Amino acid sequence: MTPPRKPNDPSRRTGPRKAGGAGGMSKGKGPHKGPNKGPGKGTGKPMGRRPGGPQGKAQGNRPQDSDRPDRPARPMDPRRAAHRLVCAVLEDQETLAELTGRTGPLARMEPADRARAQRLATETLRNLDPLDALLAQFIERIPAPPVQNVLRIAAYELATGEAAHGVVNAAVTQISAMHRYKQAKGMANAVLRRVADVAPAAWADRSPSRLPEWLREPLVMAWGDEVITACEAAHARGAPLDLTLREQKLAEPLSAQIDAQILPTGSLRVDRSVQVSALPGFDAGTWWVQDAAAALPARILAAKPGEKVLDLCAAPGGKTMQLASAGADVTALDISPARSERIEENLTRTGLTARIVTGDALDFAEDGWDAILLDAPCSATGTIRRHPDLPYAQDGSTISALIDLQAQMIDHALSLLKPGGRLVFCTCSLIPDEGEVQVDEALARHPGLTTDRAALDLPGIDPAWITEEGGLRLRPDYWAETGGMDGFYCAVLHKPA
Ligand SMILES: C[S@@+](CC[C@H](N)C(=O)[O-])C[C@H]1O[C@@H](n2cnc3c(N)ncnc32)[C@H](O)[C@@H]1O
Repeated sequence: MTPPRKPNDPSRRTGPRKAGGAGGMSKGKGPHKGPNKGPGKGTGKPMGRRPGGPQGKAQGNRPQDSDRPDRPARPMDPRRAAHRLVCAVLEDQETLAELTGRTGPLARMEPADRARAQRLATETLRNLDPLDALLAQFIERIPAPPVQNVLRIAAYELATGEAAHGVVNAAVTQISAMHRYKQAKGMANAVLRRVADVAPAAWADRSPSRLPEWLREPLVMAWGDEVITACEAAHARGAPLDLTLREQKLAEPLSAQIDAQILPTGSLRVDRSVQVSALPGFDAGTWWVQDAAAALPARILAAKPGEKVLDLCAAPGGKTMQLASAGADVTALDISPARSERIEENLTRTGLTARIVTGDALDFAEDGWDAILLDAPCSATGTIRRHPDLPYAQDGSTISALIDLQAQMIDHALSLLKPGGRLVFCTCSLIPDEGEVQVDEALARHPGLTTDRAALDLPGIDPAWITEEGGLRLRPDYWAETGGMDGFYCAVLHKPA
């Protein structure tokens, strides 16, 4: 194994990609060719927070415990819990996934309360800009972050039709209980009453939130302002529920049973709010939740019955289950013991089989695989529709190291493949450095390695999504009329025989 390279290693190619070329690129849909290799890479710029947006980590801005009166020791009411979540994302750069996990601060809440808190926090973060714009009409001076976040959550509730008296009273009570900020309760009362007068009518005309500059700037450089504006609109719309079936032949009957749409690529889409575990087929393990874009890497790998397939970075096992349901002899590896348990649970529910290995992909030494699926750790910037907290919980500072890790993982995976084997590399990222550029660079590093364009010729895959180097670029603004898709990149790489 080669030693890890430092971020910004000069041995990495940094020149702009060729203009024009195959597929979508020639139509100007591909990455705009700029010198910037992505956030944190070669730009020499610090990854700052957006001006006027979420606040930095300065201690002075942080709410004290008494300003977050809801310590985990006692169950929280949903509004207070939502406030705790929003503060933790914006002030401490924690993710909602971490905060709402099985051991997080919401663990002791009743499921319905927890779900409400999570929804309030998620939608407040999704709509931060329009909420701030709504509040700005009535606020003279932006208050301290803990107070501002109470106002944002309350404004979201008012904008979406909650009864004004309950929302305003709860917000004022919450601020009164904040030792350092209780004097702001009069202002909050006045502001929220005025918001209640104009919302939800004003809400209908809102503009989507803009991505913070640390992410927007490199994405605009890669894809252009129009595309990123369309992605922001997709992020604002959120994501429907997509299901992958254990047996594709069940698509017709199941879609009728659960009132779902069959998408061109074979996933089912449920475009209404549902309790997932109550849908027909959940207990029987007939399907699992997986975004339609996330289902494509395993589809293009096209595992055959009996093939020896390694799923690297496998948890919680969405792609493992696809590979196993194709009849492959699957080994699923993940570094996280807790997340590996999720693979086990998912396999048990769906009645599918795979060997599970917990460990670092870079230390795994078994070779001779017919095919490997590498769903490498990445910025996850393709999943902002589902995780609107992500742009605020990150600042781009880890992306450079992730890019280097992905390259190491590609090289290691290629070394484990048998001659003539195939590697599917994928990331749920919108950043070309974590997709197109990785494959470009892998092709340059490994003489004889090729991308397999024919593997992309599958039902529902638009040829315009195929990239210059022979991968597949999926974006949140695609399928806008049917509910969008996550941002993803995937490519099939063939090792020479
Ligand atoms: C994008 S998620 C994988 C999603 C999964 N493939 C699926 O379809 O359900 C990335 C995973 O990589 C794992 N991971 C991160 N670094 C790793 C490493 N060095 N070796 C193995 N797994 C790693 C994480 O624990 C995480 O579960």
